[in-house]
Amino acid sequence: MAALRALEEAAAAQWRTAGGHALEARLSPLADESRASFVLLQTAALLDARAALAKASLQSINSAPAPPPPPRPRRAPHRDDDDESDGSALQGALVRRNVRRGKPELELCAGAHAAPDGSLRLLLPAVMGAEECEQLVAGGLVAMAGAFARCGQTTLGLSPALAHRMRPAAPPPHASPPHASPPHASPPHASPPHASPPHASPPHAYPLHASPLHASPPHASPPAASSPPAAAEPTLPLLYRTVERARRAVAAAFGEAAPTLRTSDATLTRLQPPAAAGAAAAVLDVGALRADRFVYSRPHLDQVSVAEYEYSALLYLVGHEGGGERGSFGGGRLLFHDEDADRVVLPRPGLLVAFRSGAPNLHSVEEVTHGSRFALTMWFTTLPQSADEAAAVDPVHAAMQRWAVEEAEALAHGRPPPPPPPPPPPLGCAGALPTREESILSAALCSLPANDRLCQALLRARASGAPLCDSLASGVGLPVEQAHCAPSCTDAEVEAALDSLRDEDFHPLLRGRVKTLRALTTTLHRAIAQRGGALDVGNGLGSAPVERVRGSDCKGTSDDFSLFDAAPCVRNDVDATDATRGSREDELDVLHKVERPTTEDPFAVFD
Ligand SMILES: O=C(O)CCC(=O)C(=O)O
Ligand SMILES: [Fe+2]
Repeated sequence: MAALRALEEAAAAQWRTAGGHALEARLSPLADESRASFVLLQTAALLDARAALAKASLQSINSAPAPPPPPRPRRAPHRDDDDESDGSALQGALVRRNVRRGKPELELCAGAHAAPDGSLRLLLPAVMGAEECEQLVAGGLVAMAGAFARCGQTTLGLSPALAHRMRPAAPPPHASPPHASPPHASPPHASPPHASPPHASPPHAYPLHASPLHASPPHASPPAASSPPAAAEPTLPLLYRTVERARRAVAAAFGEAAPTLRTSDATLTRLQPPAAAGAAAAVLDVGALRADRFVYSRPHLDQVSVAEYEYSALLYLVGHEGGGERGSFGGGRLLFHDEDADRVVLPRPGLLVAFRSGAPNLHSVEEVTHGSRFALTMWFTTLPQSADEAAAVDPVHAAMQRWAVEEAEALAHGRPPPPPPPPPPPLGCAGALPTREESILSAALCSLPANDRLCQALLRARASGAPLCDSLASGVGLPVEQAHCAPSCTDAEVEAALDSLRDEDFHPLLRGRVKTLRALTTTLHRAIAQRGGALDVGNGLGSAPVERVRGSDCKGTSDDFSLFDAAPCVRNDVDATDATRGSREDELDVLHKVERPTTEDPFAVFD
């Protein structure tokens, strides 16, 4: 199993950079679960990336010159995809008047404060307990595996697509089912009306999986059996419960009737130093790749972006380093840019900040200098939903929201709370880790705004049946084999794992991919050997070495077969029929585009 350790470590390093360090530093038991799920997903992404590279290499052997890499996208237009606010005269005037260097800074403490127009700015601590915040971070990290970032910001909208990302896979065969009645995940100090109810959750609903990468863990007892009870608490219902808790708190504080205050939008957001986004952070930063001008640190009014927003609320899940907590982040303070001073909020886990979304509250988030800042960002409105909007709400999302309201009502009236709704149907193949295509689609749906041009291009590709990986690659200006964020393992590490282990040694959910990759690699080696042989004859090089396939370093290679390019074109048709055995058809459709040989036996040419 030592050969798997390098793969595991590469993915675990991504998890740490993606924010896992905050959990590790607190020695949270959820860390193990979150890391294991993330590692499993990212290892699948690594195998997918290697397979994509092998396919590309096979294609380049079969069809002479490779297509030129897509042109880099043009610089983003002045008005960015997800930000209408630059056009606002009101916001512009406030920025000119209030955003300047050298202003005094006043730190806001917990409690009620007045905005310049007299409206409330609320800082309500301990709305969520520390363990609840940790669980949202642990689950968020898994949900963000393979999601897109934009200039250091990864945003997952509370949506069915997010629901799918919170249940990435079926549990491995050796894992124990979650406890039928999970004990409270809430800490004892959480205020009683907010405590998690002792409901029975359906087995395996929205799990974070305690899934090691390898099939037979070296330890005697399966990890799930020794996992602490908090790990069994499903994360998605907790997310909806948190939004509902915030909604009720905002309604109460601002004097709105709870039933008429509607959640307009809610997102789980991670902010990182812009430079951290990239392979190391397990994030494909489409904003950085497209040179978007939009950055999270710009001063803005929320209501300018979306007119129906009336109340903005932030619920912080990780603390600022000023709070002295381990695993905290630097920078990332919330600033209210008032005319006389900047009023500063230091995020703390469980702290709810709420304010009116309109004119007096020009605000920004400082750039995060280190670590990862996780928060729930919510906007509420009293404006009724239009009939069209109501009809378009996804039933999974609607059921979750209804359940969260019912649960809060039941707890408020001392009634037994209802169990959460069943998990949503799987996006792709039930029980499997998502394919690369599925992963791209769900990332588009939950981590990009609907008006983002990449999101629209991906949805168009899906509608027309075109490969999403091609659209993604051209959208961010990368060759297709580089448009991913799989862990960066060396060739030697991946080859060592493939060479020294049997399929059965891998986690059951990875075996199909391992088989595919082995078959592709074998086919590729044969093709290269064959091409090398032809060269020997064709160009008189005699013992010209046959270059071993470099495989992927996941950063892409210029051309694995450049050795052969100068040779007279001796065409060796290669099929990869081997590669299709034991794997899913849809993962391999690219192979069918490789020209097939005329002989019955695709490998006869090599024998
Ligand atoms: O995370 C924060 O503190 C503020 C975020 C924000 O201003 C926004 O998303 O509109
Ligand atoms: Fe904002």
